[in-house]
Amino acid sequence: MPSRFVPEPTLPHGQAQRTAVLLCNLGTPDAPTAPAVRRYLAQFLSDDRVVEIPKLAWWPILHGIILRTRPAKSATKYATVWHAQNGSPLAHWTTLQAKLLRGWLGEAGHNVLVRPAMRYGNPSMASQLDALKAEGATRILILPLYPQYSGTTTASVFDAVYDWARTQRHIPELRFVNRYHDDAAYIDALAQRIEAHWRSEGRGEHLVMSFHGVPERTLHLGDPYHCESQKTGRLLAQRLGLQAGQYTVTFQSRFGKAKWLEPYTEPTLIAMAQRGVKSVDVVCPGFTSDCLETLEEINQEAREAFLHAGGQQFAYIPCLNDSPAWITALSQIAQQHLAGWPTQKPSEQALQQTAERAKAMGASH
Ligand SMILES: C=CC1=C(C)c2cc3[nH]c(cc4nc(cc5[nH]c(cc1n2)c(C)c5CCC(=O)O)C(CCC(=O)O)=C4C)c(C)c3C=C
Ligand SMILES: [Fe+2]
Ligand SMILES: [Fe+2]
Repeated sequence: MPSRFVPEPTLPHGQAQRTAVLLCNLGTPDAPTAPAVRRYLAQFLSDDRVVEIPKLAWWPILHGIILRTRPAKSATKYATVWHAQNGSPLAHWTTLQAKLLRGWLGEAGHNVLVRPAMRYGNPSMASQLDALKAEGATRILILPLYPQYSGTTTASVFDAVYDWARTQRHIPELRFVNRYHDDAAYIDALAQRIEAHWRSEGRGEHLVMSFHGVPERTLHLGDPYHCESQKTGRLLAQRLGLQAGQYTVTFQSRFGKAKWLEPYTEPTLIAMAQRGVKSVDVVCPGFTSDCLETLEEINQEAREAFLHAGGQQFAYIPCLNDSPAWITALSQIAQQHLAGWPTQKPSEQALQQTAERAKAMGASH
């Protein structure tokens, strides 16, 4: 039986150490077309972290119904948010965040490798871990772009890292960031985004903080996502000086027939309009990048629903994206978790010595 381990280059003792950060996000289709969305959804919805239904029951539904009907409908929605040059907003922002993070960490005196990776679709987690290793990374920090921990997202990113590690003979040292839902710099970056919007566009009567939903069952099974989302909401409200009646935490993007976390975003907005609330500001603090779920579901569908129910002004506040306060927060979070790891690029001399030792030892040592 062939070994499951990939062949390793022969590394000399005393190899120069290199530290890296892998910035991980959910992923997105390669194109806003039905076949591309189908490939993406097939991978996403086959993950048993995401859909916790026994395979025997789920497979016929996924392959017989969902993957036949949903790709075309979703592709039409993706087309409305796809950018002519930048493509998928989620991919664009994630790539830019990785680039900026490397620069910010450099400013703070840390010369580390930073790469973006997608849990589903491209660039895949495995391909980016391979690339980091090829660049000489011996220590890798896994930093998901999910502030709130959920088994459906954060844990699934970690699964992909473990799966990759199982194929490696020589595993780099690994560290994982589970959460930063209550990190002061993250909360501050959100608050600055909202305050900037209030300064330039004025302020609505009510602030709706919409988080991605998960099945309610996961809360009862111990998933901390609900509590962490509530805490983010409370800290953000405190930081903005809002009282209880001035904001609402809601959950969006329900999928399937089961009960998901409540209150649901769109019905809440409709009820507000029907109660006579004329203007709302909506922000999505759990999404660090704008994507289909914020640009289409919130800024198009939820807007339409609120205005149709009698609301007069719907303001969507963009996600953190490339805002300087957010990249600062990300860089601080990374630095806290990099503590104790060398973050200097090895000197030319060390790299040369490594190369010379490798040559002298050949493949025999
Ligand atoms: C099927 C169950 C789903 C769970 C559980 C779930 C959790 C979850 N998702 C995000 C973040 C994002 N989800 C996005 C899209 C998306 N999500 C689901 C389903 C579940 N998500 C589907 C089927 C889709 C695809 C879109 C569609 O066909 O309607 C996205 C956007 C991706 C993009 O390309 O823009 C994000 C981001 C979180 C944070 C989360 C749990 C906490
Ligand atoms: Fe989702
Ligand atoms: Fe809770």
